[in-house]
Amino acid sequence: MIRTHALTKDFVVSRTRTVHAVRGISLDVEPGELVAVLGPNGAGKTTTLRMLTTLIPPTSGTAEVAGYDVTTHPDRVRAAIGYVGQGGAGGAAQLVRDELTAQGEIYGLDRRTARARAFELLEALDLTEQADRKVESLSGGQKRRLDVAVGLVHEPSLLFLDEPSTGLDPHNRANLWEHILRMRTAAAEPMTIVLTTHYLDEADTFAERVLVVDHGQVIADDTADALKAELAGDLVTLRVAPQHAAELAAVAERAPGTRSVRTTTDRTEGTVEIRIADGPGATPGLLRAADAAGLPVRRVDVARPTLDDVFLGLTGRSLRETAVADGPDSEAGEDSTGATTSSSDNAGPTKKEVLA
Ligand SMILES: Nc1ncnc2c1ncn2[C@@H]1O[C@H](COP(=O)(O)OP(=O)(O)OP(=O)(O)O)[C@@H](O)[C@H]1O
Repeated sequence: MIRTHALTKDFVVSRTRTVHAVRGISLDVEPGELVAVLGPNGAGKTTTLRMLTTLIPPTSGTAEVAGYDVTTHPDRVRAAIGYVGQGGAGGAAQLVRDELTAQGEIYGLDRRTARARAFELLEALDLTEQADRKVESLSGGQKRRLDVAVGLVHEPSLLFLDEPSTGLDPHNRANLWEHILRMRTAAAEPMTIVLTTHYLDEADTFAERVLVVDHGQVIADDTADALKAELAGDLVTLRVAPQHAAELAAVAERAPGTRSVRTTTDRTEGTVEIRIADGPGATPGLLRAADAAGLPVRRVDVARPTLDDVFLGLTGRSLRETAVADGPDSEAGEDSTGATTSSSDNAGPTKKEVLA
């Protein structure tokens, strides 16, 4: 469904500065897969999606989407895909049903078919009651569901969602996901979905495959469970008296399966954090070893890893803390502005771009 080879995007920001937003991504996505692209701000997620959806041309490399090359057959690609960008649908003063019908017509449906499809989607996405309201009057969650409806109006076999649930509260996020998953399986052939997200739990729960992107490159690609097992390991935290922490850390270093040990101490307590392959299985052995060394453990916690631990294991940075300041490399050093640029294709993605 998607095949890229060494896909690259450089933005020439000024005579002396080039932002290397995407640095040679090669990947294959099979039909029916649900893939989450995860990474810090500025990692190159949106730029990758914009190349795959034909909004911007690659600097080099190739990308085939739904069987067509994005550079030589952009129209064919556009007809086959749906794209829900970060900006959301336009037409704020339009009625919801008119907006959706118009989008269907833009995709070549005749008016009657477009209207029927619009009502079908409004029903499926729980927006029938809002059909006669103006788009601008919708709540955040309703607006985002309308965005998804717009992306699905021409029954694409491949849907791109750029941060679909950013800004929604947990209830609306769950609700949006319920709808997305229902729409996915309701299609004749299971829809392929590629989404970017900042929500680690969302990628963990819903995606069948997680691509971790950093500095314009894919640094990990597997199921969330496999990534966590291979790259993070469980976290066993042992608390002891402060004077015992260093010795306990040395004991933990020698335990079978230990990947790393971190120690912190304050006046009252020492904390030894042990990354280990099988936390629940390894804990009794750790406690026995501590006891044999005369180091009484006050408290034990065992935590399963998160995708943030995976990112931490891969990069030494936490995804939660890696903010805009950690932009991509550019020839003149770090650049995180992106917004003010002399590049010719610097406009943000909008629904209209896709449909034009
Ligand atoms: N048109 C542009 N001109 C110059 N730089 C750009 C342009 N578009 C994106 N960039 C830069 O390319 C890098 C990758 O941006 P991109 O939007 O792809 O990241 P992202 O992973 O989607 O980030 P976020 O999670 O914040 O949306 C960023 O440093 C951004 O500033």
